[in-house]
Amino acid sequence: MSYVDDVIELVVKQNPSEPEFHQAVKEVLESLRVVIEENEEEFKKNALLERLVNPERQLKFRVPWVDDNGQVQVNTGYRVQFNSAIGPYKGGLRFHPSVNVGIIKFLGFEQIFKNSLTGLPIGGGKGGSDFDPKGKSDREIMAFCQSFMTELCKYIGADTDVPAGDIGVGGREIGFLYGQYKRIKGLSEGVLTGKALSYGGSLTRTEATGYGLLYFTDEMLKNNDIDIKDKTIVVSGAGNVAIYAIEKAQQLGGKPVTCSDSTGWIYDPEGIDVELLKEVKEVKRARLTEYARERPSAEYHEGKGVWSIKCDIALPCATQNELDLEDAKILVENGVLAVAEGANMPTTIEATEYFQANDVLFGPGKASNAGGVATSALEMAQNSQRLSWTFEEVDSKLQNIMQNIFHNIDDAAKAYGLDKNYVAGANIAGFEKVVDAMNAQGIV
Ligand SMILES: NC(=O)C1=CN([C@@H]2O[C@H](COP(=O)(O)OP(=O)(O)OC[C@H]3O[C@@H](n4cnc5c(N)ncnc54)[C@H](OP(=O)(O)O)[C@@H]3O)[C@@H](O)[C@H]2O)C=CC1
Ligand SMILES: O=C(O)CCC(=O)C(=O)O
Repeated sequence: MSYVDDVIELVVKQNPSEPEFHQAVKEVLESLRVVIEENEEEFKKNALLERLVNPERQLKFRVPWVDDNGQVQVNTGYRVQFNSAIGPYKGGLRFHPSVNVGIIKFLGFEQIFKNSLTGLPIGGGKGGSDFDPKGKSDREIMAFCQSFMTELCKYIGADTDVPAGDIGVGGREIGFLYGQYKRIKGLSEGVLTGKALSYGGSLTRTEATGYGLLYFTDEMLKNNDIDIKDKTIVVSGAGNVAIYAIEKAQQLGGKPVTCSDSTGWIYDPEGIDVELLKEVKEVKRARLTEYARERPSAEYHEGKGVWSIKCDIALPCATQNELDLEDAKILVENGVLAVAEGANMPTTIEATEYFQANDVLFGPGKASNAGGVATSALEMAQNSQRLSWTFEEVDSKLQNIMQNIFHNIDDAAKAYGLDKNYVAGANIAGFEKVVDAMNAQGIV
């Protein structure tokens, strides 16, 4: 067996019952074979891969809080500080009932390479809790966030670990978390990103992941002689990433016609009304049935189904493994030209391979959704300088970063004779910088 196979086997053995973590490691290491095999003995001697797949630190803690009926509730909190070779751990917090240590580890592992691809000095980490913010009052959300931060604040800081939002964690939650950090530590520092503008947030951070996804997609399409204008776009999700992906897609002349949430999905052949979607999801925190009630052209369907709509471009922006082989077959049959991931690992390995085998351009999340964390790093830079840059300044840096990411991964793929394999390109380009930093810092 090769070194790569040995390490994949080790990860499965040492991390039982963590299928998403196994999947993320397998996807990365499989495409690194070409790099590892060039210098296998050296990598092996330094146990480089064993160090890469083992988090530097993994925290698990109790989060007790009191609900509106006076009942004490207990959730579990996590922070996985995966790799700090390039800079302070950086990555979001996810609050969702499905959260467990394997999910946080897969997200933290992906984050290492994504953050490396941004070209900015940020290491990889991720955290969260099995707490479900849905249906909770603002007071309950605050009580949970304060308890979560009371423990987490011991392990984070502007130069050590800088969390941000992810599923279930938006501006409201970041505000409560930041307030509690400041209260305990007495520090007004850039310890979290995704803050509101009134206390150190960055313009464009709200839009960054969705806008960045479209800047990347547009660059990938242009480099393959495809114009995004008038293309039909199918989007899943109806949260932060999906909303701003839809908005930027429209600004670039594309036509997004779907969105989805955890109970159903919308097909709106006239094109999604993004202002209405913001009102329903960001302001009212309501279901998509509310969108359909207000919009005569929209159809609402229960369950899952956006991938059945004929389209040119597909943008999965909800959650992991939401696009499987069956979905990929339907998309290919319907003539899809490109898929770019807004979510983290939304496409299964089998579906990704099917797209690639059928010449569908495929932008992997660690490259295509890196705009969010890149803009978080820009927020950190502004916090350190005690400055606020304009929307145009941040947006133009974001656009540059996303275009550079596309060209770097394209070049990395070509260097190994894997032209247009952007999955391999992203893993290789992300890995090379991390390895360089790890080697320079000795055996740590
Ligand atoms: N926010 C960011 O900056 C970044 C986010 N990402 C990734 O993008 C994805 C979306 O995150 P974000 O938009 O921030 O999160 P949000 O919480 O804002 O939105 C998530 C959306 O996906 C839906 N969803 C969540 N879980 C499921 C599920 N199990 N089945 C079906 N639908 C589901 C939600 O439905 P409902 O409304 O019913 O809850 C919601 O519409 C995640 O994979 C995240 O890791 C990646 C890079 C950066
Ligand atoms: O902005 C950040 O630090 C978090 C972004 C994130 O969680 C992600 O890229 O998946």
